[in-house]
Amino acid sequence: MATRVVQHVSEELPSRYVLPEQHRHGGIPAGEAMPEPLPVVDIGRLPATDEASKLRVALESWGLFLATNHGIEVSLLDALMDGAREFFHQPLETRHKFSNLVDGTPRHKGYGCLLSQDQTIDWFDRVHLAIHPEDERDLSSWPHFFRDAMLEYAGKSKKTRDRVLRAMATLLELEEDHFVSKFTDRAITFAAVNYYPPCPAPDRVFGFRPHSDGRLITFLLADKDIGGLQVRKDGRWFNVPTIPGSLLVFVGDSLEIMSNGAFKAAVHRVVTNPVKDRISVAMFFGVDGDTVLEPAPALLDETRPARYRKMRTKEYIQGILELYGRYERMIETMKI
Ligand SMILES: O=C(O)CCC(=O)C(=O)O
Ligand SMILES: [Fe+2]
Repeated sequence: MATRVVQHVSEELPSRYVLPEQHRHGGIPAGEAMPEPLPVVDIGRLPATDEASKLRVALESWGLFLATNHGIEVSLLDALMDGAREFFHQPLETRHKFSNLVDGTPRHKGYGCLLSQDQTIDWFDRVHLAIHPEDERDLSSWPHFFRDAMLEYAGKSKKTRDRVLRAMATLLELEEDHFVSKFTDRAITFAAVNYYPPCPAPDRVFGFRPHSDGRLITFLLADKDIGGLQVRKDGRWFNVPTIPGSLLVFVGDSLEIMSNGAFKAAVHRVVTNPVKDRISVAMFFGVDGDTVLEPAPALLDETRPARYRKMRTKEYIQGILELYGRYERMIETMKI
């Protein structure tokens, strides 16, 4: 296990990145244009009914929407992306000062990858940061290139998260605070700053292999200059658009389970390109590791049985990490 060196552009593709045949994307990484526009939700207008109905469509179909008027200044989002880019453009020696390796063993926090040497790895680098609980934050180890912007963004994005989750609970006719009340002082939020260097063979690697995020919801700030993010629907891959200054909001597995399948976790992937690097910043909002993931009891009765079994969050997340290396999804093992 090691932190990767990603400057391979003019080199032969290292074998660690080459996908086994059965996992390749058919040699055509280009996705299709969406058959209908991705829903754009004006967060400031929630819970107005017409805005909430756009949200419902998004959650039931794509598991994904674009959030505008989210209350976070665009200048802050730009500063975060600029700082992230600056970090990844540093020489390897500088980046390694923030490595996730401690005495050769990778931790869940820092710069590097999480898969072991014997697994194929995806064509991206990331810095993983614990945002919450606060006593796990370890600010001194965050790259200073984006530390202040990330901290400010983490604080402001919580308000947006709560607004969105209240509207989601209302759509399910649950108590407005049903989801928000699960964010205890031990709830887990991670951020990932992702970097995809240009790749010499985009048809033989994934930037990020197909997956759904494990926690409740993810906010993603995607590079406004370069695409590559795709979402799956009915077995087809569609290119995800961006709107400068907006956030992409993904339903994660935990929310799919808690909503008893009413909301669908978005299966997504990133494909690379040979010309330009790409940056994204993801914020994963989850519950405490000891919280049991299960469909909200108020959603169940004789005619609406539970469609997922129960599991503690920490075991669920561990399961995701194990299956990820085999290109499988943990949520499939939860379905009844
Ligand atoms: O880079 C992207 O657009 C997506 C990243 C992603 O899916 C993740 O960090 O979970
Ligand atoms: Fe993701």
